[in-house]
Order: sequence, then C-alpha cells, then structure tokens
Amino acid sequence: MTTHKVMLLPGDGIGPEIMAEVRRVMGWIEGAYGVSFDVSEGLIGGCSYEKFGHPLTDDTLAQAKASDAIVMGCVGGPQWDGKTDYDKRPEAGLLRLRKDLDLFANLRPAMCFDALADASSLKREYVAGLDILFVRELAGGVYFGEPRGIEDLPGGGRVGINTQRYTDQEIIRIARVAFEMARKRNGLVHSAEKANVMESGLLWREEVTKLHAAEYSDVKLEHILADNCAMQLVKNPKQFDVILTDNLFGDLLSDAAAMLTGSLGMLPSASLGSGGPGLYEPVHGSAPDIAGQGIANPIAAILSFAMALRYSLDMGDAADKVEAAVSKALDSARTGDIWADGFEKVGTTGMGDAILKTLG
Ligand SMILES: NC(=O)C1=CN([C@@H]2O[C@H](COP(=O)(O)OP(=O)(O)OC[C@H]3O[C@@H](n4cnc5c(N)ncnc54)[C@H](O)[C@@H]3O)[C@@H](O)[C@H]2O)C=CC1
Ligand SMILES: CC(C)CC(=O)C(=O)O
Ligand SMILES: [Mg+2]
Repeated sequence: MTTHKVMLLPGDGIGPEIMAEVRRVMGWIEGAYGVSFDVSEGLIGGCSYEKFGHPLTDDTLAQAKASDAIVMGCVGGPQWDGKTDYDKRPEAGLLRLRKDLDLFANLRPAMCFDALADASSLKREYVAGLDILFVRELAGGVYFGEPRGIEDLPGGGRVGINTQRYTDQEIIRIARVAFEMARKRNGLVHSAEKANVMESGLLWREEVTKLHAAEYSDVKLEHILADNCAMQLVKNPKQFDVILTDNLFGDLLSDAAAMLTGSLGMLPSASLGSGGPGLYEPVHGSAPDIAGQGIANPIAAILSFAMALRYSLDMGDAADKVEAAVSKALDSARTGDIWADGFEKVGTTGMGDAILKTLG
C-alpha cells in the first residue's frame, strides 16, 4: 500500500476547526483509494509562540521538510497584534516556512462554482464560469526584502522601512510557472506590476517580456499595472486566465478575487518550490471574528488538500473527485458566508458532512 507522509499544521483561530474536516476527507480518501496517510501534526503561528516562544520551531520545520506534503490552516489573531517584534509574530512562522522550503510559486485558483454564481457581490453574468489562476511569487519581494524595521530619526520621529527587491532570476522562475500553467489552460498571461513607478516593476516587465519572446511566444502576454488589474477584476473578471504577479500584489489581488467566487472561505492555494514538499493552505486568515463558533467554511481548506493530492501526491483523480463533491454539496448545504434562501444553513462540521455524503 502506498503511504504518503502528510504534515498538518492547523494553526490559530478557525484553523483547527477547518482542519478537522480535512482530516475526515483524508480518511475517506484512504478507504476509497487504498492509500495510507502517515499524518503528523505540529504547531505554527500564535499557538507555537505560546508553547515554545517561537511561531515555528526548528523541529517542526524539519518535520515539515521530511514530509510529502504540508497542509496548513491559518495563523494569527488579535492577541498577538501588539507584537512589534516581527520575528515572533504568528505570521512570521508562515513566512519562515515558505522561505525555508523555497516555495516560490503560489498558485491561487479563483473559480466560481456554478452553485455560487449568485453568492458573489457581483452580478451572476460577471462571475458565472469564472476561472482565474493567480501565480504569485511567494519567496521574495517586500515581505522579505532588507533593510526592514522601524528606526528613530536623528531629528526626532520614526521611520518604518520595508524593501521591495526582486532579482532577474526570481522573476524568471515564477514567470516560467505562469507561462507553463497558461499553456495547459487558455493560453493567456496578464503580468501585473507597477513598472510606471517602481524599478522592481520595470525589471519584472523586462524579464517577463524577454522570457516570453525567447520561449513562450505561443502564449498571449499582456502587461497590466497592478492598480488597473484590481479595477479590471471587478469590472470584467472573465477577461483573465492566468495573472502573474509579485508577493504583495498577489496577496491583495487574490483576496479581492475571493469575493468573485462568493467568499474568502472558498479559495485554496498551493505553494510549490523546486522539488521538496508543497505547502497547501487556504487563502484566508484565522478569522478571529468567527473562531470557536463552529461556523467557518472548511471548503478552502478541503480544496487546498485536493491541490495537495494533485500536485504533491500524484492523486489527480482523487483531487477531481473531492472538487466535484464540493461542487455538488453546494447544491444543498451552505455555511453562513455563502448562505442564501432555499439552502440548508450548516456549520463547519455540517459542510464536511455534506461533502462526505456526496463522496459516498
Ligand atoms: N495565511 C494565513 O494564515 C493568513 C493569516 N492572516 C491573519 O489572520 C488574522 C485575521 O485577519 P483578517 O484580516 O481578519 O482576515 P481573515 O481572512 O482572517 O478574515 C477576513 C474575513 O473573512 C472571513 N472569513 C475568512 N475565512 C473564512 C472562512 N473559512 N469561513 C467564513 N468566513 C471566513 C472572516 O470571518 C472575516 O470576516 C490576522 O492575524 C492576519 O494576520 C491573514 C491572512 C492570511
Ligand atoms: C504571511 C501571510 C499572513 C500573508 C498573507 O496574507 C497571505 O499570504 O495570504
Ligand atoms: Mg493574504
């Protein structure tokens, strides 16, 4: 029997609630596909900080590296918001995990399930059939650039510093992922930056243009300024196929796209490097406003696990099956974030029940 080593990192807030549903889906896959998941569970984020004084310990990192796939919930919460030491904040645990594993390619599909075309804040005709793939650079840019910090100014007052920094090689490797993905989809890449005001954006545009001309001229490439991209996502989202962008803009644009699909609770992601385990996590955060109430939508987490099946565990059929089950379950059951008249309103476990029932 094939055994896959999977590390689960539920994290903070709604993390443990949604990951419990992922575990149930994993159990179903084991039974249906005759595989075994060798599961280890670790701490990341605020819960790790409380226990070990650090949001990601060396030990947990080593275990994560030794697994075939890592499935994470989410980190953070208001109890740690006052922390000015950024190395100790919950989010730093996640950034360390991404950086240490060199997970530079963050795939964030924003798809509107048919059943949810009326759950978006945009009218049905703008979102029905929507299928965008964000390819976000994840291991560089302003979240990691040096220098950074808050410093006193000589004449009084303070300055906050973060640095946007991209090398040509960092740009080329993520652009390659976007072009390869577009080849398997509808052959169109929008590359979003701010070449009009940032040198890093200009280098981004030049390198993407060169790579396109040299190796991917069969793919259609459009350059778009990131602020216009935000506007176009709301104006006419179906014009997009693949959106290639940096760490910061990708973070913002994919959250905005979440509402096109009905809820932030719907968006999964895969973070891939060059060879090691992938990291699979929902796009959303720890949702402190609803944590502990059993009402969070577990679908983003379950779809993230489906991406793990597809990209790390060589189980594409099982991934298709889980995605189809989610789509069908939405015909009857809905968590509060996507609920509408005529549907049964369920909590986190109820949504898991509906998906498992559909899986059979
Ligand atoms: N990858 C991660 O772990 C991320 C962590 N965060 C952290 O999460 C904390 C909260 O950040 P927020 O800005 O509030 O963003 P958030 O994504 O946690 O929540 C934004 C809104 O979406 C709702 N929401 C999110 N996920 C949901 C789900 N599965 N089901 C139903 N509703 C859902 C929340 O209730 C809230 O109203 C912060 O500490 C932040 O740093 C934020 C984004 C990503
Ligand atoms: C480190 C994360 C909290 C940043 C984020 O919001 C994300 O990657 O989606
Ligand atoms: Mg984000």
